[in-house]
This record gives sequence, C-alpha cells and structure tokens, in this order.
Amino acid sequence: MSLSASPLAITIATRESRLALWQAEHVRSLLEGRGHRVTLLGMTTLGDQILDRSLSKVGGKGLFVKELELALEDGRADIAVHSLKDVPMELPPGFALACVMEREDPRDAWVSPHCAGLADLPPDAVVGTSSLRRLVLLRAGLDQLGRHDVRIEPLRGNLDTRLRKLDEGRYHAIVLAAAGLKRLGLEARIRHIFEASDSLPAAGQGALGIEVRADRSDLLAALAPLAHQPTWLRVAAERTVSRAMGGSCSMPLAAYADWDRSGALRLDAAWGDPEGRSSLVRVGEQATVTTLADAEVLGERVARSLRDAGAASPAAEA
Ligand SMILES: NCc1[nH]cc(CCC(=O)O)c1CC(=O)O
Repeated sequence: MSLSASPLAITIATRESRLALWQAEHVRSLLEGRGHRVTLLGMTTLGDQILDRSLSKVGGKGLFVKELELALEDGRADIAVHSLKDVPMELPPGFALACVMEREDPRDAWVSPHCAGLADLPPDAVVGTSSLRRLVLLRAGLDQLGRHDVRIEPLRGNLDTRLRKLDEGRYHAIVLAAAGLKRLGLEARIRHIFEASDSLPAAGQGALGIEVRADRSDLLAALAPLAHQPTWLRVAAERTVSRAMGGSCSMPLAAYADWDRSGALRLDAAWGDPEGRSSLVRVGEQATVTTLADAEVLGERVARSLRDAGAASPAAEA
C-alpha cells in the first residue's frame, strides 16, 4: 500500500501579512517536497482592513477566515492556511480542517526596549495588548505586584505594525504571541517569555491548521502527512473548552494543554472578568487521551469546572 497521494496542483489562499505569507510558504515547501505543484493566492480580508477598532467589537475571529473560505468555495483556491487561534470553533458547513501541524512556541512574549518585565515598569506605564485574555492575565499579575498605576491599552495591527507602535514610544511594553515573532526571525525582540503559569495561552496559539472544502478527498489525502497528531490532540482539547464556553475573541478565555511526564494530557483553562468585577478563575484537569474524542471529553470537563468555579458564558453575562 502506498501512503503517498498522487501529485496535485494546489492553490493556497492566504492573507498578505508577513506572518500569513510565511505560514503559506511553509506549507508550500512541505507540499512541494511531496511532489505537489503549489501556487499562492494573496488576499486582503476584512480583519486586515479594520485596524481602528477592537476585533471583539466588529465580529471577531471569523473576519480573517471568511474571505479565504469564499475563495475555496468558488474554486479560486484549494486550501487555506490559518493560525488556528483565528479559526472559529465551528467551521461553516461544507468545510473541514484537513490537518493541524506541529506547534511553534505557544507562549506569550513580552517585548520592551527598556523594561525586563512587569516588575520593572516605571510609574504609570502603558502596556499594549490586543487580546482580552492577555488583558485579564496581565491585570492579575499587576495586581499581585500592587501595580494599580499601570494602564493596559489596546494594540491592533499585524506584527510589524504592533512593533512599530512600540518603537514610536506609544507603549512601554507590548505582549504578543512568541510564535509569530519566532517565525519571522524577530526572536531577538523578545525580552521575556511568560510561562503558562503566568500567562496561559489561547486555544490553538502557535499551531497552524489547513482548511479545505469537505468534499475534496484528494486534498484530505494529500494533507494527511502534514498532520502532527500530538499537537492536534492538544489543540482539540483547548478548542473544545472555547466552544463549550461559547468562546469568541470577545471572551477573556485561555485554554492550554500539554503532555505531562506520565503521558497524560493536562488541560488548564482560565477565565477573567474583563470589567475586573471578579477575580480570575483557573482550573486544570488531566486524562489519558489517544483520540480526538478523548480530547473533546477532557475539554468538556474543564469547561464545566470553569463554570462551576464562576466563569460566565456570554449568554449568562448579558
Ligand atoms: N490574533 C492574531 C494572531 N493570530 C496568530 C498569531 C500569532 C501566531 C500563532 O498563534 O500562531 C497572532 C498574533 C498574536 O497573537 O500576537
């Protein structure tokens, strides 16, 4: 039995930020290495155009994904490469996640020209971040240090834009995904990487997923060898927590899974009240996980624990 699918001509739909292009090129080279012919189709999505408002206010993650899906639907492209963090928990009918690839560093990074970390910030400092998750986790860390003077301000734009805003002096420090910085060769800008215990990552952070039309069995076969099963199981557990909590990027939710020394999957989750009315809720559980279904059971359990511990779904908040 041959494991290799027959060579295909594959067009990749991609956003045009430097990070998105790096990711698409990465998949291109892996597919070319397996004998496929690959073309890139660059596209600007609504999410890339809206830079002045917080994404959570204008419709969330789907903004980065929808236009690429249209290109798959009408046949202009065959596959779309996504940062899994930006992919909604439920894909629209007719689409499938063909594979999840090996994870880059999933942690958050602290970037600052003058400050080594939270404890090092000058009085009334301003820290930039685009995510509610980072906001509530940073707030909790700052509260622990008694730093009620520090302000956390929104920061939007692609990676280069965010770094430029830091360099212009608008922030003392910013917090970003380490994965993006590392992929673009910007690792030298990282002053500090938060351990998961200090800034629990978002579901899927650092992992890439490839989306196809569900009826393209030729592509499903061609992409299967790019899958990294240990990553897939981790992010399946994480994404289940988000889905069970009704998660979108308007919810300050973290979910992070990793294998422990015994080979079990340990899943941690955190939820914070963006208005700061209640303190951070944090839970964690582990289970033996060998299938996607096992991962989802663990994710459901952790979501239930979060709710039992006081985390609220959007409906309950309204
Ligand atoms: N929300 C934007 C986004 N989507 C994916 C990444 C980084 C890389 C990744 O998680 O794969 C980023 C930037 C960031 O959060 O700083």
